[in-house]
Amino acid sequence: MSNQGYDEELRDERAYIAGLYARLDREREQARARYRAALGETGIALVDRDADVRIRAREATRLNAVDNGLCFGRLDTLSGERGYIGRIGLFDGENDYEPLLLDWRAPAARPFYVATAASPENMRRRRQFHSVGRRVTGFTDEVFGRPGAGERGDAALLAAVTAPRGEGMRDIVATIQAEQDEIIRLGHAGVLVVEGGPGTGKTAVALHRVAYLLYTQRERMSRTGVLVVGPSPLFLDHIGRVLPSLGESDVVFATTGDLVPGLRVTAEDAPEVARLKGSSKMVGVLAAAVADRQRVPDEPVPVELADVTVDLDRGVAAEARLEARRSGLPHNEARAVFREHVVALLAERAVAKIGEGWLTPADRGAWADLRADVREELAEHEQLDAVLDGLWPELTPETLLAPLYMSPRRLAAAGADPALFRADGGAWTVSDVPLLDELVDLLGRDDAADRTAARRRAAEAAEYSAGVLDVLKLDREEMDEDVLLSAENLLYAEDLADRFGERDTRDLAERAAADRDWTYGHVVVDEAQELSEMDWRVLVRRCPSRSFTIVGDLAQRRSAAGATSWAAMLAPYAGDRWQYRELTVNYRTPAEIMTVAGALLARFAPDARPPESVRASGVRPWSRQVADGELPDAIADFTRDEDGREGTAVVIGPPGVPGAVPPSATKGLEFDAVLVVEPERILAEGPRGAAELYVALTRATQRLGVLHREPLPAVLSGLADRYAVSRPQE
Ligand SMILES: Nc1ncnc2c1ncn2[C@@H]1O[C@H](COP(=O)(O)OP(=O)(O)OP(=O)(O)O)[C@@H](O)[C@H]1O
Repeated sequence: MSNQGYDEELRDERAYIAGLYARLDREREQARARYRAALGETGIALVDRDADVRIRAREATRLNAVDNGLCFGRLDTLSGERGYIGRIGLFDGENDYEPLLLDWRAPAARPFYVATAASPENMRRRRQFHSVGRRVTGFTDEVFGRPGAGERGDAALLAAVTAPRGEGMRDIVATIQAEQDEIIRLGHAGVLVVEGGPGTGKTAVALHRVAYLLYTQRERMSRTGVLVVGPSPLFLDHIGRVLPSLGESDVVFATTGDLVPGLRVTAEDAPEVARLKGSSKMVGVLAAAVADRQRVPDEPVPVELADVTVDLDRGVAAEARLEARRSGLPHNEARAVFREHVVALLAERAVAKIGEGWLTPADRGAWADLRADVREELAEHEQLDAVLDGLWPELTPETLLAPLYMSPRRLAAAGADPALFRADGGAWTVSDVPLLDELVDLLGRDDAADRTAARRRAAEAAEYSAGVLDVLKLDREEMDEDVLLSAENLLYAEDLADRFGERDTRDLAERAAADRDWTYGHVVVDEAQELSEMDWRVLVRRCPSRSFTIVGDLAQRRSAAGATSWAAMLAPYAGDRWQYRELTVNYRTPAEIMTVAGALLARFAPDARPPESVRASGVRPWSRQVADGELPDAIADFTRDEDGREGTAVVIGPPGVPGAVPPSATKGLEFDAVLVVEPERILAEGPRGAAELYVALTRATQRLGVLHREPLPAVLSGLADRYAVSRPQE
């Protein structure tokens, strides 16, 4: 295309895309009007109006989130038709069937991602727009079937992967690659495992798959929602903004530690303890620990009735316990069976004693009356109640697990490893969460749990009401003063709290996150290699339909309780009915850095293949040896250097290094510049030290430096000496 031809086309494209923005603005205006109307609505139940307000607010947010690069591509078919591809679909106002812009998830948009010279899918040309905000700055074309064409014209991809990273992850809708697109749109409804080395876009692909499922299965997903599980709050924050920008909000983000609502994790387990707690052997331990709380008395306990005293002895308790266990009910529900049998057995003893001497077997009616009287007396017997509470106590997961940890005797009785002992039973760790969740099912409901739930609901109701008022305040600038006033008058907090009890109008994500018994339509598990057998049991309970997208990399595993094989981890739930896909191209780490990380990988995981970097940066990663006292200054040098550059930076090091975060805290994250401090100590820290160092080295999108005090570990010999290379990008 000549320059002049290009300029003309660019003008035309700008005009078309300006038309799209005009259409978007009209839709926004309409959405805002609907929102205002919903706020001011009268004559319908307030509760319906709340729901309406929420839907309208969401609609407005969705339209706001697509402003940057609304339209990023164009596809021309062989027969000359054009389709513009964008973050959402837009239709001609007059004619609803005439798409002005195709949603990237629509089937018709698929060739945009997968057409290649070898398989052009009836396409003649793919055009990619480059834009800054609303301004189209240029475009690149690939024309299929032309000699010499063939590779994807990946100017857009290279620009995207080279750009400095800002806060949080961005969507990749404009540059999804064919191997990624295949996974995003995969029709498989069951368990899908996506494995790939660092930076291969596993997280990006999983999130785009969620957006795709929400688009194609809107009805089902908007009833059930999607759960996204990630390794840390920092990570969830990093990825949290990707989905809204894709236009979705029926999604709950959680770490495995968040999966029991209301529980706070305050402590950390040693790796060995985490391994023990993560093993599915704990299911047996917990069942035994519950059984251990179902006791028989050591000595007979006398139970005084009005006319006679009977003994609750081992025999009575053991028989009642057997019956209660045989009922197959969870502990708290089986308690009623236990009680019933104790009462029946004691009543027989009492009746026999009382009737002895003056009633004969023929006095049937008198026996029956006596039995009824005694049973009634036993049923309301406070002393018996107290004894039964001791023998078969009502338990919550917390009141079972905390005393178990604190008692070597109880641990031994449950067949648990003595290493599980801890002095503060209630100092919960993330590895306790799946155990507590398991116990909810083993123990069943009890009054105390119901009371706690009621209290929680009341607290949530108040919080929810306050939240609605906050939303109103936030939107103040956008609202007419009179509308705002009437809305505030109508939506005062107590009123909202009252109505909350009648009908729940919270967002799906809010309701789901607060409800331990919620079942999701789909679950995404990121960094899935870290999850233990016990964690998987929780997740399967949350998604009985077993619709999972699982992404991870066994080589990056840190947790001693994590997966060493997907097949072994998934066998109990999916047998061999799960699909596996691999991603092989690294979009994050430049080739120079990946070479160094790859050498390390070859040492600790010789069977794993390092991903291939999509680009080289021309900057060699460096190392520098520092004397003991020099470390803080050397770190400060790096930070100062990076402060002057665009993008993000991090210092990663073992505990105790000032200003450094441990490798585990950077899981799944990325930074433009990474300084790894004392790799020799990271390597030496535990059996997974090499995997931790591998994670640390592969966080960089542009620059990597390493500071060491001991001699540089041989496996990092690919690094250039800091002073032998020019300072990066100088
Ligand atoms: N098709 C693409 N176009 C543009 N950028 C991409 C593409 N695929 C991935 N990326 C970018 O590559 C980086 C790495 O992606 P992501 O974090 O999803 O990788 P990952 O496989 O989850 O990595 P890790 O295993 O290290 O956590 C991100 O910045 C992501 O936006």
